[in-house]
Amino acid sequence: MRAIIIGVGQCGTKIADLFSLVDFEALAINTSRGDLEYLKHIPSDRRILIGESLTGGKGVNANPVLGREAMRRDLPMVMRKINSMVGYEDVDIFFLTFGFGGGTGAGGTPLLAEALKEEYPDSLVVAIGALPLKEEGIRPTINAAITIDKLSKVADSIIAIDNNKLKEGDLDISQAYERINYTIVERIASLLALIDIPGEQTLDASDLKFVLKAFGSFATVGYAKARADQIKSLSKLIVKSFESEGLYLEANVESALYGLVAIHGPPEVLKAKDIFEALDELTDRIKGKQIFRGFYPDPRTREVEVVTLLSGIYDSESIEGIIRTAKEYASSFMRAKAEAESKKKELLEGLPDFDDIYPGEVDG
Ligand SMILES: Nc1nc2c(ncn2[C@@H]2O[C@H](COP(=O)(O)OP(=O)(O)OP(=O)(O)O)[C@@H](O)[C@H]2O)c(=O)[nH]1
Repeated sequence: MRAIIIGVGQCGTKIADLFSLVDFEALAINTSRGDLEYLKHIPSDRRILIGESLTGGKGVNANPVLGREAMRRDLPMVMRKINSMVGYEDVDIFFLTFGFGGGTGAGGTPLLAEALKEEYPDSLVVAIGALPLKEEGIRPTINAAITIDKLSKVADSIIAIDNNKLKEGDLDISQAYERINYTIVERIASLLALIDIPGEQTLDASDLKFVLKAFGSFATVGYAKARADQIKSLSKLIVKSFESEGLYLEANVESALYGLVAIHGPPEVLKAKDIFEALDELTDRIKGKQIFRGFYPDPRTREVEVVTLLSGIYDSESIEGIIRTAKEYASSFMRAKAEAESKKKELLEGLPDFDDIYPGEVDG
């Protein structure tokens, strides 16, 4: 199983940097030179500054039109770098990480996704994006809504992480982001680590690709972990991984088409009866009824870890809230703009030109 992580913009490159820390192949793309320099783990030859002729390396200040133009101008350079990373070995999935609410990630990611689909038709392109906090105001919400629309037409799945669900009471915003980023990487990395490795019932790259090839709909990754000696019911732990506190998106699990569940833990705890009970419950609950599963008994561990991937989701309160707000705002903004234009016209109509008031002041 080969995955390449490509971070776009500040949020995206910070997440890609953490993937690099845990040994994934990662690339960072940004319009801000400073933000690229700030990364710790991605080697410098895998950091690409785009749109320098447009912004002078200073970022695009949450303007996705500039973010898109920066990516458009430097797409040939970006694709050359990706080609050199890919080499002769196939890539199963390109994961694109970014923040939905900014300018570079929101504007540039859909263009990059399109270029990757064209160049690597057998690889999946999966977007992993952070949804803006409600407090951030209207611009990030609009950026997110439009980017969701664009990506839904080109990506295979969109794993949306709702920042609102992950804010922890007394953390400041940068600590909260750090925690969110860490959690995203922990979940995806745990899932990918269990693909193609030996186990009781294993998951391979084609299972994961099947689940994620879901016509640009939404996917979410649930997770639950506990010390083996503290588990009273394994099936409850499994179910918890796909309940609302286990998922990072306000989503209706029932609307999912596919599911994938990977369970890793000491052999004496992974009892078939408990596992099948939980998987039956999940199969009953999701619309598509297709669940892939992998069990990985491991005598070296004292912890049980469950990662759940649900895909083909269309019913999500987090996403609907963003789309609804963006649409309401767009229509009230268009109305206000038309009103301002007509008021301006009405106000200024009938004014003479200078020559009407000061005739003959300038000779012939
Ligand atoms: N989860 C998470 N979200 C983040 C992080 N940093 C920013 N965000 C969110 O992402 C959005 C901003 O995206 P950024 O990545 O900062 O912006 P950008 O794509 O670099 O674009 P510009 O800054 O406009 O050039 C906001 O909605 C933030 O809430 C982060 O480290 N983690």
